[in-house]
Amino acid sequence: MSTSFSIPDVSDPMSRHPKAPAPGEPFRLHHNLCHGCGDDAPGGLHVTVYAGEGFATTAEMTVEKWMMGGPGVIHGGVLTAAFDEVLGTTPLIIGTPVVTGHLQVDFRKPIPIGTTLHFNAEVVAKERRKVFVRATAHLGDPTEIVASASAIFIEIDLKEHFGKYADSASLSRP
Ligand SMILES: CCCCCCCCCCCC(=O)SCCNC(=O)CCNC(=O)[C@H](O)C(C)(C)COP(=O)(O)OP(=O)(O)OC[C@H]1O[C@@H](n2cnc3c(N)ncnc32)[C@H](O)[C@@H]1OP(=O)(O)O
Repeated sequence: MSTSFSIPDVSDPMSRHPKAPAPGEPFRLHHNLCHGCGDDAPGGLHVTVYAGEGFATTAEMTVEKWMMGGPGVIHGGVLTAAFDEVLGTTPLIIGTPVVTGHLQVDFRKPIPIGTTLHFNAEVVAKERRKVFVRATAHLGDPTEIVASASAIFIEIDLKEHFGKYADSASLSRP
């Protein structure tokens, strides 16, 4: 399948989930070994995503030395994984668990090791099971965007989708 990020003209109705964290509060970890947010993930990104107003979220990630690609700057794949985590958590604000279908990233400026990346994300539309999410990243000045991303996530039934993979052994500490 070949896909592009094309927002539908008319979105299905969306509302903030009553159990979504209040603005400024963090989302719970997906699970302890999640590469994006898990506390026990070996080489994990340790991204924390916070609920914002409406359908928006914010997030932060420290750009550590092991994330290096080009000398002194973040690897593009690491940045893409961070966007995947931020964008993929954001639909929980409307109570929709998802997996990534399509993700595109624009790398606008080098991102130095040792900085803190700040993300702003938002669910922009929903069409049946497809959730359209956009995000930008900056280094402290929101007017200086260093990267941006757009993604189509697909709503899933968590048990049905992960049931055959996630046993207690796969989620125990390595
Ligand atoms: C403990 C808490 C854990 C919570 C876990 C949450 C973690 C979030 C953060 C990390 C996110 C990830 O990395 S997730 C990992 C990376 N992603 C994956 O592994 C997904 C692998 N792909 C799949 O499993 C499958 O292809 C699915 C589930 C995405 C879709 O399969 P399906 O369920 O059979 O659905 P299907 O009928 O094909 O499609 C439904 C609708 O979606 C559209 N669609 C399907 N695939 C795509 C696609 N790639 N790009 C665009 N659109 C697509 C179809 O056109 C259709 O639209 P229409 O006909 O209605 O118009």
